[in-house]
Amino acid sequence: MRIAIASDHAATDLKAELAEWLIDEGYEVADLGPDGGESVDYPDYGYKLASVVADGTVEYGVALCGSGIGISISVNRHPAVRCALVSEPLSAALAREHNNANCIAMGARLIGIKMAKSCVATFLNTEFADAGDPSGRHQRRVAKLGNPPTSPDHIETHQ
Ligand SMILES: O=C(CO)[C@H](O)[C@H](O)[C@H](O)COP(=O)(O)O
Repeated sequence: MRIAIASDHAATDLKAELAEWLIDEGYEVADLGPDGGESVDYPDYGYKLASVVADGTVEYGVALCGSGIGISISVNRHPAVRCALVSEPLSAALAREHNNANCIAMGARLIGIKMAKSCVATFLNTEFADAGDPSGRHQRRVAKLGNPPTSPDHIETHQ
């Protein structure tokens, strides 16, 4: 499975550790940078990551910055990418099960390598729950994420 990983300057060490670990785990990893420790802007790397997830070059993306907030916001600007900012494994699992997230974001200044690995491993090993969901509710909601309404008054209810 192909994974892309990107960060800003605040998360280059975590990025390097996660990339090395993912390769050891058998994944094909594209490290989109940055390589050095100079200050960069998270949207540049977030947009780069979103584009390779959206065009299918990789199956999943890992996005890192100091808090995970800035890069997750930028990745989520792409309508085909669903990036979940997480700090523990249950959220990582739910991001796949309910949201079919194709990108995970974490904050290098907030969590350590052990927790980051646990979140990524859980994320990569959890399936979207659509097949086991006869109501189709998860698929319906995920489809709406890629197709925002033109009117904010469009509200549906379901039994
Ligand atoms: O987006 C963020 C905050 O919401 C990230 O934590 C960034 O990595 C952070 O803003 C970078 O801050 P710095 O002072 O430029 O290192």
